[in-house]
Amino acid sequence: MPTAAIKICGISTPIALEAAIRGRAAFAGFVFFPKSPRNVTLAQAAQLAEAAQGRISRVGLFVDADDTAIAEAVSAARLDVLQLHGQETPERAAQLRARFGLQVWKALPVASADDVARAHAYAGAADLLLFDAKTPKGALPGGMGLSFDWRLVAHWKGPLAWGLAGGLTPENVAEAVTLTGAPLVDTSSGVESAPGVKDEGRIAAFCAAVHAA
Ligand SMILES: O=C(O)c1ccccc1NCC(=O)[C@H](O)[C@H](O)COP(=O)(O)O
Repeated sequence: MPTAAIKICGISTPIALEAAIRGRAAFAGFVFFPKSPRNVTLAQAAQLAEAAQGRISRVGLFVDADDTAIAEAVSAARLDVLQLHGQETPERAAQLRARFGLQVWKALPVASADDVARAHAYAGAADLLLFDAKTPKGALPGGMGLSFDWRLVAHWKGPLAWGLAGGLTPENVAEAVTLTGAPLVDTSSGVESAPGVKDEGRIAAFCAAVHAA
């Protein structure tokens, strides 16, 4: 089985970015959502994008954002991928893909098999589905360190590419990859020492665990 690609989400400092690159992560996620403890300003994103250039792909994370906000982030952070983490419909995903000419990833909150079945609606509209844990009402829609029953997506064979997120840590990611065969794994709070504070050592340990799985 090929090694899963790694995305480290919620990067907001050059130190965390360098740790992700050293760990051979393929994707650095920048959160553009003011309610998140990982939110980056356009100026911060521009600085990180400059440092990342040619070394790691940049994913911008949005929650029901409007086109103007997305356009500003695309330009500041030279984004490669738009990750939609709100209530975006397949039509909205397709619209953004056409407008910006970038890959679009849709996060899908999962708590049951019915949630996984919703993935099919995004065929032809998004490029990748990120199965993530459903979070409680009123909480942030991601980055909460919650996981779901991985058996629901084990060896998922669907009409588009997919990745696994939600509560992944250096301690459990090898088991998650082995059980699900996920082609991509995404972590945020699992590699932090406090909400929004990335830990270099935990980023290194997470990446090493994925490469060894
Ligand atoms: O990270 C956030 O603060 C965030 C806020 C709002 C929507 C999504 C958010 N993060 C999404 C991610 O890509 C996370 O990597 C994913 O939900 C997994 O998070 P975690 O369980 O903390 O690893």
